[in-house]
Amino acid sequence: MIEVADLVKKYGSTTAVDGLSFTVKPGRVTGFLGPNGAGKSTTMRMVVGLDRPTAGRALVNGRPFREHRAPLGVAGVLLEARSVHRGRSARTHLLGLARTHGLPDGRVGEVLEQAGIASVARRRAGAFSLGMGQRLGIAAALLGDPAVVILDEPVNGLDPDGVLWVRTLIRELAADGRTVLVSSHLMSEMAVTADHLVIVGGGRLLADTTVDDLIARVELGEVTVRTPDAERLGRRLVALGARVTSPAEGLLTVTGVRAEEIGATAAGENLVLHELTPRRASLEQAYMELTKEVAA
Ligand SMILES: Nc1ncnc2c1ncn2[C@@H]1O[C@H](COP(=O)(O)OP(=O)(O)OP(=O)(O)O)[C@@H](O)[C@H]1O
Repeated sequence: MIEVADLVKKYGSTTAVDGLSFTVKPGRVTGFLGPNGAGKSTTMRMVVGLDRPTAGRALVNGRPFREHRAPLGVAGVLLEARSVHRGRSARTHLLGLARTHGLPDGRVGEVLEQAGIASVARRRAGAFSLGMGQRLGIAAALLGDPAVVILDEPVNGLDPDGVLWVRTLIRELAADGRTVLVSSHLMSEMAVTADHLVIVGGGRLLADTTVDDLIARVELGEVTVRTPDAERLGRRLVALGARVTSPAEGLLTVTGVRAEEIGATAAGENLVLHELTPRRASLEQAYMELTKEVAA
């Protein structure tokens, strides 16, 4: 469990994080979403004790991350800036980490396998592609078999295979009952991986919600209607103040009246409907609406 309460971070006159509170629960994937500069990385750095909050607090499993005696076993962390000694092999890098944290050497082979980089484990990490480096970073995060996993933009630089691998891994970690916080500026990515969303903009909380609720709460206000009586129904709806277009024969796209009113109008006129579908927003559209509302 991660608890962030009234967290503030100022860099001089810049307020990177502005009174943020949210909780990340175990057993599900929480997506930490926001445009560039929203304060995601700064928040994650404070959660893992790499940055000191100006005010407020961040707790990992009940206490500040730095106060845990075996931090790698508590939380595994992948932050954007990687700190790998470029001349070392992936294996040596992980062995070094394991030994300084009192973890058995055997974990290294396991996480190399899990991250799909066992075959290149003896190559210099400095020669790794961005995607390989991401996999190595994730391997390091998993080394202590942590209950909490924090990944900052983990699909960054990965090829399609890698993206799929990260998605599957993230879902498995949550299914195992771990607390999983994953940041991204890609709404499309969060739509397929996250169960819960914490959305930030300008350092503030914009939404703390499920993916489904976020989509459901934004109405596009557009209804698709299929009917053999398109012309008559269209005229009736226009008379009610709706805007109606007909993209194909027997098909209407209606805005300005709700699906319920369209159904009632059709029933009142004895018109047959084959389809009456309010269009749901995509996560991306919902997100745009959300940030627009806040900016206004
Ligand atoms: N060390 C720093 N010194 C000064 N300003 C900083 C520092 N780190 C971050 N900032 C500023 O704080 C704000 C939030 O940045 P942060 O990197 O946390 O955002 P982000 O949501 O992670 O964005 P991105 O996806 O671009 O990494 C930005 O305006 C950034 O310029």
